[in-house]
Amino acid sequence: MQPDLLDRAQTAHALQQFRRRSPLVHCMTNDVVQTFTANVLLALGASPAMVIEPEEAQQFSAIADALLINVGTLTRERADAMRAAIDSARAADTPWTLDPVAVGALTFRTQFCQQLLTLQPAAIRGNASEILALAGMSAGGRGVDTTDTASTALPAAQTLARQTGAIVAVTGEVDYITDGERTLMVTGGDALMTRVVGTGCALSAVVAASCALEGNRLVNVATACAFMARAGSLAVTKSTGPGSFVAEFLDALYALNGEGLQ
Ligand SMILES: Nc1ncnc2c1ncn2[C@@H]1O[C@H](COP(=O)(O)OP(=O)(O)O)[C@@H](O)[C@H]1O
Ligand SMILES: Cc1ncsc1CCOP(=O)(O)O
Ligand SMILES: [Mg+2]
Repeated sequence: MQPDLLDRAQTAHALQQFRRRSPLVHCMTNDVVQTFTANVLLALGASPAMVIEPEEAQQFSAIADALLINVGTLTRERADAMRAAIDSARAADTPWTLDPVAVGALTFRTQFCQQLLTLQPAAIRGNASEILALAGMSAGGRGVDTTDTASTALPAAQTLARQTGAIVAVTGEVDYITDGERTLMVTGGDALMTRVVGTGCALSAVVAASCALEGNRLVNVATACAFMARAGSLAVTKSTGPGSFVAEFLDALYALNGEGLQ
């Protein structure tokens, strides 16, 4: 079935809700993208907090509105803290989101993410190679980068969504967001987004935040993708390379209105 585009009224409503609700997002993410992730959430009006000590992580995930688990720089100790945070989030009915960074070639993180799939993630967001690998359909990409296109990974995303009950977002030149039955498509963004570290990881944090909103989760996750794509499209027209892109991108997120969020 052909993917649908997002409805303009729904995305405008989700943006409004995002700012009004200002989700408190517990980010357990990698060492590379901490500040960028926090800045992206803040620019959109959400409230990030990076809590990683095992005991505190367990405590905080029950207080936060949403939890992000990103395995980009996973260690054994972090894996234990992440499991504790997920258990506590689930007990508190807090939605949690998985970013399976570089899953496939690396055994420890691949096994860890496979185990997490049984713990009812609300959403999973990855690039094409990560989603293919997580679904057991390929051996992963090139480190943290994809070697596949998002459209190639769409069947894997749909299978994963049906198996886990999560909304799965597979991103790239076009983003596809699926619950296994219905699929939404988000266009826009720019290839320059792959020349700046952390756009995918930060998007996963925004996806996590969107899971705390009321309404249809498939639409809310797709709207999160649309925020990033739209800001990317706007920022690239004002920037001359990766450095100025980052500043323009944060400004564009901050100034987003309902326009162009498809
Ligand atoms: N070629 C591209 N054209 C437009 N947008 C892109 C392109 N590649 C990635 N993006 C955007 O960059 C963001 C990060 O996605 P992606 O690169 O797939 O994740 P990751 O950084 O985890 O590999 C998403 O908003 C996605 O839509
Ligand atoms: C470079 C790198 N290495 C481990 S995690 C990470 C960041 C990946 O960020 P993104 O998935 O958003 O490109
Ligand atoms: Mg990534």
